[in-house]
Amino acid sequence: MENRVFVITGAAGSGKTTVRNYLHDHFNMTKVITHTTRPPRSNERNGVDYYFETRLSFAKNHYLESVEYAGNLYGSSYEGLQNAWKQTPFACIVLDTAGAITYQQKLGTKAVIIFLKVGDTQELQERMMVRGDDTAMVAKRVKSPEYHRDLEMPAVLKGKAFEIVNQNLAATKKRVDRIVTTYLN
Ligand SMILES: Nc1ncnc2c1ncn2[C@@H]1O[C@H](COP(=O)(O)OP(=O)(O)OP(=O)(O)O)[C@@H](O)[C@H]1O
Ligand SMILES: Nc1nc2c(ncn2[C@@H]2O[C@H](COP(=O)(O)O)[C@@H](O)[C@H]2O)c(=O)[nH]1
Repeated sequence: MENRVFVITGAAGSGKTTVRNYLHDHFNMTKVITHTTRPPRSNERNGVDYYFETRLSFAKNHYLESVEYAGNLYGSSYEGLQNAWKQTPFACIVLDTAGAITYQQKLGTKAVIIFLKVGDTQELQERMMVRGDDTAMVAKRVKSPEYHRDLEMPAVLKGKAFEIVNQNLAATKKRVDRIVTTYLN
């Protein structure tokens, strides 16, 4: 089976991590853990959800791509992807849309991009609050240009990425199943 990385992208709170975890649990895909200078949320653990970095330690890694999102740095390393592919031919990663574009441009058909859309921005904010995010962090995030940019699929990904409206999670999982199945064998 050819190596692929399933890139889950979309707005904050759209369900990217939920779908990434489904890919891991249901299709045994290895998760590529990325690096960030954002402080951990109460339920997040270093090395499991992210590698949590200082600005100084962040700068020491070699990135396939890195971005600034709502005031924090995020980056995914070549080593992380190569190590994931050593474990399983299919890997999965959560990226903002800028990162998804870079993966598409650098990896071509090895990157399978899935853009998650939630039309109702009020619902996105409610999902972040239900998840237990800090109110001030949510307010800062929804004011950021990155949050607004990621509400719609970027023009350069149109025709190259799958779009799923993640309203009903069961329906989303069925769409994901159909997409992944086309890459088996
Ligand atoms: N279809 C859905 N319907 C209702 N709630 C959902 C749905 N999908 C995910 N959620 C919930 O919404 C919250 C946000 O989901 P998740 O953390 O996966 O989003 P995300 O896109 O990874 O967010 P971020 O980019 O901010 O980390 C979680 O509490 C998750 O359980
Ligand atoms: N381009 C990249 N985007 C990344 C990376 N790791 C995470 N992300 C995306 O950043 C935002 C914010 O994440 P959050 O966990 O603070 O909510 C979100 O869109 C993530 O998908 C990365 O290495 N590169």
